[in-house]
Amino acid sequence: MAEKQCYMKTLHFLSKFLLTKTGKALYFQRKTTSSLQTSHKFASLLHERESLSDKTLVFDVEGALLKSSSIFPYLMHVAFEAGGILRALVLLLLYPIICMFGRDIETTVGVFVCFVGIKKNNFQIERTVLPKFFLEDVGLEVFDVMMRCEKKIGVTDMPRVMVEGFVKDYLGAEAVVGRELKTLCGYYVGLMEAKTAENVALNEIIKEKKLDSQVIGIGSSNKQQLFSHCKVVYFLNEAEKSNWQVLPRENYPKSLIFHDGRLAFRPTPPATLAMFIWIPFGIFLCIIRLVIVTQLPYKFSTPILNFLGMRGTLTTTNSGTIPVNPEEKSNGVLYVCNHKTLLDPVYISIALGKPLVAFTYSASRISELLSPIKTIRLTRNKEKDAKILEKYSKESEIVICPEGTTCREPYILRFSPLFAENMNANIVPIAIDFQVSMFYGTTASGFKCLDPIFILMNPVTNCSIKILDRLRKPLTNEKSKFEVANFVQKQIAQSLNFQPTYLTRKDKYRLLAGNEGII
Ligand SMILES: O=P(O)(O)OC[C@H](O)CO
Repeated sequence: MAEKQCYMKTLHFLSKFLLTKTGKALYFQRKTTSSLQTSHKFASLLHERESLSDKTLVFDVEGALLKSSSIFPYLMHVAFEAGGILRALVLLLLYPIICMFGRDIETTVGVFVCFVGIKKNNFQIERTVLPKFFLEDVGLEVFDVMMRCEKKIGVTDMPRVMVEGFVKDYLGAEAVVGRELKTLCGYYVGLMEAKTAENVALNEIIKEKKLDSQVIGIGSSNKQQLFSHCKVVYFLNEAEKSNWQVLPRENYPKSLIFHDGRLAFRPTPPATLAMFIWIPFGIFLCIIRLVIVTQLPYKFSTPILNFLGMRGTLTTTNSGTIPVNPEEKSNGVLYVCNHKTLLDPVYISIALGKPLVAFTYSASRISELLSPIKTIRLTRNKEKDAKILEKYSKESEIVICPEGTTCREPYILRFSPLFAENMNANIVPIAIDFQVSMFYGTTASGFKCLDPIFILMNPVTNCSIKILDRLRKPLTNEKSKFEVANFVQKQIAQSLNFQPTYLTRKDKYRLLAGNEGII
């Protein structure tokens, strides 16, 4: 026993010596309050084939899981999306000053600026905006190790509410330990509970879930106190993380289909500064583009818009798509496309070089007003909509987006079979993809009237249109309208390499806005 104590003392002395001399906490053994804990380099875990399937992993979210340890981009999303543009500007201006005082002050002041005065019940962006940006920053190497463990608990310097949605929903973790935010009358006051509360919370989770026998940790050395329950801790540093690969989309444990928010880029400090510098030019460009698209004939507007950054490509299939003989033409032409932004019908109209009539479900009055082509509102009442469609299909060529809502990611929502009601019509599927460079021009929970403005404020947009083969008449005659709808959805998905889904507008709005999407 005495021998063991002497050994432990020597070990403790040696560990302190190594820590002081090298400034590194990577290769030492230290005594914790309860047991011996061994510490290793994370790299050693990559080559170890030991089974982790019975282990509980405590992982440091920004210190280990994410490639970048900077929490600024996530704070900026909160400031911009939940607080507005002025709050985002305040955060950006304060950032260089608060950074000089170290990580604790950066977090405390940053969190205060982002959260003060935000209504607790309205705070949804941890589910609707942040998961996309967290996922795009996950390191593949640490993710693979994480997935080998049975249970996972995330620890973070950020407020728990910012990280919980991502870590629990997308990574399947049991819990997240982070700073709690104080509230008053249902509003965040911008202050966080003391850091010691995190350790207590972690203790409770481990006890409650009876995880204490096989706990290992992965993290950075600045969260050592949170790893005191771990038998083994694997430490890593920024240099190691910078060499990691980013988790590819196909490895996401849960598909990222829907997300909301206006910022389409990772708002690092330089990127956010660039955005604020761009905004006045963006507003000017938006007005110019709007005037051009609404006032000039397509043959003049198309090259000018292209020059002004609104780029587009058009592909048509070889066999020809558009009905040519008068008898076919009299049955009407329905262009059926997937939905990326509210500009889809406009782009299709420009690509085909003729004015189409666009059927819309929920475009705002402003969007309708600014539209260079005629728009007709659908009512979401099957009988009424079928009549409207029949009436207009006799008079003009129509473009319709049967998803009824936009989807930003490479997925296609279920197609409403409304367009297939009129089996005589000539149905031409169109596959469309649209990339923005700075702002998303769609929203589920924000102001829809700003959609056209945000799209047109982008420095560059890219639209690719593929006109696919017109549906053969026997096909539309033999199949039910549901089968035709599914067939067209799959055909479009295939040509874009997107994934068709059975998800609907309701699913999207329930997730992103907490309503059924009836607006
Ligand atoms: O993405 P949403 O739900 O705003 O739909 C916009 C469309 O233009 C509706 O037709």
